Amino acid sequence: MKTVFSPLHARRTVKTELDGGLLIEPHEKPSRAETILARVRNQALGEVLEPEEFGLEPIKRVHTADYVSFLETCWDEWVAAGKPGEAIPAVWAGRGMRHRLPKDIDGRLGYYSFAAETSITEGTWDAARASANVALTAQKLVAGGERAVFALCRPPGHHAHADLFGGYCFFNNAAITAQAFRDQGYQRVAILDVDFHHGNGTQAIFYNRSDVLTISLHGDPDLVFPHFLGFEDEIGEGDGEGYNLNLVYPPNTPYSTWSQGLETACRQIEAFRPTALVVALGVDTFEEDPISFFKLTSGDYLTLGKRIEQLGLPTVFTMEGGYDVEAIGVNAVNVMQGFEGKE
Ligand SMILES: NCCCNCCCCCS
Ligand SMILES: [Mg+2]
Ligand SMILES: [Zn+2]
Repeated sequence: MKTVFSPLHARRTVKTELDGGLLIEPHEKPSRAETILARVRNQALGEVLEPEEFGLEPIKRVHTADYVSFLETCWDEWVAAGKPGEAIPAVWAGRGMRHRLPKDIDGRLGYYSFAAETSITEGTWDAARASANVALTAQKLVAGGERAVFALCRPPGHHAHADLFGGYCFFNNAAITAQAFRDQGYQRVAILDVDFHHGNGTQAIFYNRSDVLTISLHGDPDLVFPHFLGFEDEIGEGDGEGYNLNLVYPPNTPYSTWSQGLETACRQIEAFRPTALVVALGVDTFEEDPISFFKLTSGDYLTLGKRIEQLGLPTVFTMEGGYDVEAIGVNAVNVMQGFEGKE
């Protein structure tokens, strides 16, 4: 299987993540992508390609123009405002307040985000753009005939809404990939989000549409991020009613339970008769993940990959979460090797 990777991911090297009242070393760190790449090479998974440049148009098929412009300029605005640290949102429109765009950079950061753990610094823009190009290059290869391609994206994307960043995500790589398939005439596209966390951005982007089926298995939002979306009663609305599926699980869920949800998801995908599949691949479902609470083992990712292959669809995997850096390479590449038949 081919892998697409950009060294530009390393332009996103922030020093802070607001967590537990402290500014900690971010969980979403450069070594995540480097560890996965090393495993790809160690396992001779296949050719590793750098991305092509697709520009802003395919990104703007999913994200609003004003949000894209904000991401491009927000670091400069922050520096111009004389701020001493990294750009961190700290104020949002609470209940009864107005969702209007202020002029001040603190207000703009809050308007375009939904969470405070995702710091922005110089280079974040370049890394996010490269990550979208990685996904779009994988999509082009699959549209060109590859059965499946691994888009080794960093930063991740599944928490990003059309005009919101958060959860370490800026551009929704999986959504951008699905929209690219649609724009190239693929009638129906399914997105399967197996990351531990709800793919809130992906759900929101396609919530009113019946041409893209969005499914996510994840930890109970009553207990974990993103807290305010991802419940099982969210089934889509308007034309999209019935085209969103959330499967929610409690702490300590093992693969034997989680995989029952995977079967439900696969049945719905088969019923939808998609012509392409995007898998938002987070491996923070791993038993040792520092910020999650499922109990999947490394071997389970081989089984997961095999099950996904049985759907028989042209497939793009977009790398999402996974924060046990020691294990992330084995776990992510196990999915690809399982897809290719390794037991
Ligand atoms: N105490 C950890 C809080 C983490 N909040 C953001 C999680 C984003 C996961 C992206 S896959
Ligand atoms: Mg998920
Ligand atoms: Zn996650």
